[in-house]
Amino acid sequence: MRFLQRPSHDLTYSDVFMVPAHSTVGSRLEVDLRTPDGVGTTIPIVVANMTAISGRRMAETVARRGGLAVLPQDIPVDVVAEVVSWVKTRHPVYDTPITLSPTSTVGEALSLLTKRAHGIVVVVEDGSPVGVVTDGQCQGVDRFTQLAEVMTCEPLTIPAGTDLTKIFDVLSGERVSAAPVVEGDRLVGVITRKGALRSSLYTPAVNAQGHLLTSAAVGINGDVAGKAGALLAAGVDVLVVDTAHGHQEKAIEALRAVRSVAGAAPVVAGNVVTAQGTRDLIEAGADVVKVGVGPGAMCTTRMMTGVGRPQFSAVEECAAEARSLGKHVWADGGVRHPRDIALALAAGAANVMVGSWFAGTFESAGDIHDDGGRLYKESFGMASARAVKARTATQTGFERARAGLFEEGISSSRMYLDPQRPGVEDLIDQIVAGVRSSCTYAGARTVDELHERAVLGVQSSAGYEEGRPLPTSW
Ligand SMILES: NC(=O)C1=CN([C@@H]2O[C@H](COP(=O)(O)OP(=O)(O)OC[C@H]3O[C@@H](n4cnc5c(N)ncnc54)[C@H](OP(=O)(O)O)[C@@H]3O)[C@@H](O)[C@H]2O)C=CC1
Ligand SMILES: Nc1nc2c(ncn2[C@@H]2O[C@H](COP(=O)(O)O)[C@@H](O)[C@H]2O)c(=O)[nH]1
Ligand SMILES: [K+]
Repeated sequence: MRFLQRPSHDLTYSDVFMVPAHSTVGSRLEVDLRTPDGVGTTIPIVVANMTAISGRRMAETVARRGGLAVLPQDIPVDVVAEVVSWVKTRHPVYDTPITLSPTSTVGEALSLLTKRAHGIVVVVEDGSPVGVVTDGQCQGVDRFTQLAEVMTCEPLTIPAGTDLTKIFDVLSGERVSAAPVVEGDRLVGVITRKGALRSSLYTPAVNAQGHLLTSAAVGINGDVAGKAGALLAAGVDVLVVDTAHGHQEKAIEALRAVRSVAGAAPVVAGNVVTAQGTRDLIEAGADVVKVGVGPGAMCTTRMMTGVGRPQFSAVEECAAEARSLGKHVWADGGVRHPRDIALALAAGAANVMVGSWFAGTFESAGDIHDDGGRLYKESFGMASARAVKARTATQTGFERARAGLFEEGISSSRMYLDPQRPGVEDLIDQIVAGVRSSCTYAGARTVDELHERAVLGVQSSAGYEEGRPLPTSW
């Protein structure tokens, strides 16, 4: 990566732009977004370990498209173990169906339909699909109506293993957006028209056993090695040592403890924003260093403390240091547009963490709310009083209240679902399309080549503004 003219001050993603360069990459489909960090992701997207965002549905859905979700440190180990074993039994191509029985009610169907983006409830009897219910069929009837009365009986089903193009054509021909997938007459999943397209574009992130990849975070307090060992025993593939100030002795000790039990599992640790912090974490055993202090959407650290660093420059400096030591960084926080991910990769990141942007999706962990027809989910920062209260649940009331005074995050925010892109896969499609395109503009076929070839400039706020689309005339 090089600058047209290197500036003397630190930069955010919005401060920079990429210049097109001569390219021999003839198609965006020639670009391979497999990440160079060795964790096994096939697209450079990691879901941040935030309680309101990263749970089982997020983990399943994102890994199926090649990314990774990190389960938060606040989730008890036995719950993480249950989630991980569940994710590992998910199908790498077909969605997990929402199932109810013919005597279940419309009210139950409506409460479950927004848990997934594919828009159908499969009505099953003895493991076989006997009907399909959509949101439309649940409207205008009493919420206690049984599904047998509203469902489409003998629905179209797709035999498992059917060619993706054929699935797309059959669903298009029948004018349905989703259908149950069966092995014999047994339900094994759901496929949508978009799902068939996506499975031809994405490669699932899987471990050596072919199971969807999982990750979980540990904090730096308590029996860190014990917790890390329990997570590995539960099948977690990637461990993340997570704390606000990663460049402190306590975090380094915790990282050493995790490294000592991690074996071949990749260990990610952070957060830092300097070359020295990166070096110290790598020397303590990190395979990947997480970079970012203060850019997060839920984060008040910079306003509270004045501490942090504009994220583009933080990533650039830390990535250069990590790469010089044969390791990598993840850019963590502050991503609001596909361009930010492309720029983080150009700066040298091997993977990019996204939190709040994914909060407003069907798959995030929170419950859905309706604000006069606009759907939203609640999100909160992991250093907010709300999160601190949950994390310190085993302490005395006095200790918990005192810890709550040290909040550095927002306790409640509304993340609206984009009606055009309500599912996390819709956002992934947008990101991957943008990043593949960035690569061809730079003449790059891989994530590493994007970093090598990118030429960047610094823009004024007017320059940034010029790049924004105009939804109405001026
Ligand atoms: N990337 C970012 O910019 C930030 C991310 N976060 C996220 O919030 C979550 C909670 O992290 P964290 O607050 O580290 O909590 P943790 O509970 O994981 O532990 C932090 C430990 O470090 C000590 N500590 C020392 N200095 C600091 C400091 N300046 N800020 C925070 N702790 C400090 C704390 O002691 P004591 O409490 O006694 O001081 C505590 O023992 C994590 O998920 C983290 O990633 C939080 C802030 C910034
Ligand atoms: N200072 C704080 N940082 C936080 C908090 N909760 C999460 N985070 C960090 O943000 C990123 C995600 O960034 P986003 O812009 O995509 O939302 C996450 O990975 C953490 O590093 C918090 O309460 N305070
Ligand atoms: K912020």
